Amino acid sequence: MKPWILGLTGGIGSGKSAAARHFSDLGVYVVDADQAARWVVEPGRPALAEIAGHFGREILLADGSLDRAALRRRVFLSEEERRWLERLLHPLIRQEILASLKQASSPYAILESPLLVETDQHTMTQRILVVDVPESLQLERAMQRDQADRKQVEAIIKTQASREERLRHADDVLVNDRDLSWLQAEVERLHRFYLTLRGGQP
Ligand SMILES: CC(C)(COP(=O)(O)OP(=O)(O)OC[C@H]1O[C@@H](n2cnc3c(N)ncnc32)[C@H](O)[C@@H]1O)[C@@H](O)C(=O)NCCC(=O)NCCS
Ligand SMILES: Nc1ncnc2c1ncn2[C@@H]1O[C@H](COP(=O)(O)OP(=O)(O)OP(=O)(O)O)[C@@H](O)[C@H]1O
Repeated sequence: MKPWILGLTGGIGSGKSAAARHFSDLGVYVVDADQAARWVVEPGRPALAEIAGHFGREILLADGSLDRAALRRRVFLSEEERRWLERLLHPLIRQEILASLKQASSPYAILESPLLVETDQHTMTQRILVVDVPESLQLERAMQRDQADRKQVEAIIKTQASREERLRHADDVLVNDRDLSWLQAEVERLHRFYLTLRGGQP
């Protein structure tokens, strides 16, 4: 039987990847939208040439690959540039996700994405799990993980759906304001529940 798709979302630094890793350890097939966003700009892919044409060759590293930190600075400073990049990449990311989800053979599969409710990606899913944390923890964890400054993480949070908006789309919520062993226990609880579902419904 074709697996049903669980959308796993949350803001930057909420703990999506940590949760997804544990679902994956339990045997669930996971497609990561951030990873798909990397594939579509690999050297040789047409999108990379378009990005270099638009932002100039200084957006590439010496080996010809994308300078992600430089592009990150550019697009989170300018809404216009971010919209340009999203118009180019989101349709390509969607294609990568669809192709990758076709490989899934676990009882259900996961689409992990920071922009599930902000884009049409949620239409590829049957159920949505939101990883929810207060903004202060999001900031703290993202700054520590990326060695990024507060201003940049705040700018990224502003471009994403608000906590309330995301929660409005949630079928299930994982509150990730405790330690990693709590997160794992919650993932295991949800996994047991998800295995009882057919097509994402009880
Ligand atoms: C700007 C880029 C090059 C920065 O790369 P970098 O390696 O530093 O970050 P990475 O891709 O791992 O993203 C880290 C986090 O930033 C946030 N983020 C990324 N893109 C966006 C966006 N367009 N809008 C809001 N938040 C975003 C997400 O929370 C994401 O998990 C990259 O994020 C990118 O290409 N973004 C556009 C494509 C996109 O929208 N990706 C999101 C998944 S669909
Ligand atoms: N419960 C927790 N306790 C302590 N640290 C945590 C917890 N959950 C996640 N973290 C840490 O917080 C950081 C952010 O988590 P993670 O990378 O999973 O977030 P994310 O939602 O995938 O973010 P992004 O949207 O940027 O990809 C990581 O360094 C992770 O190890």
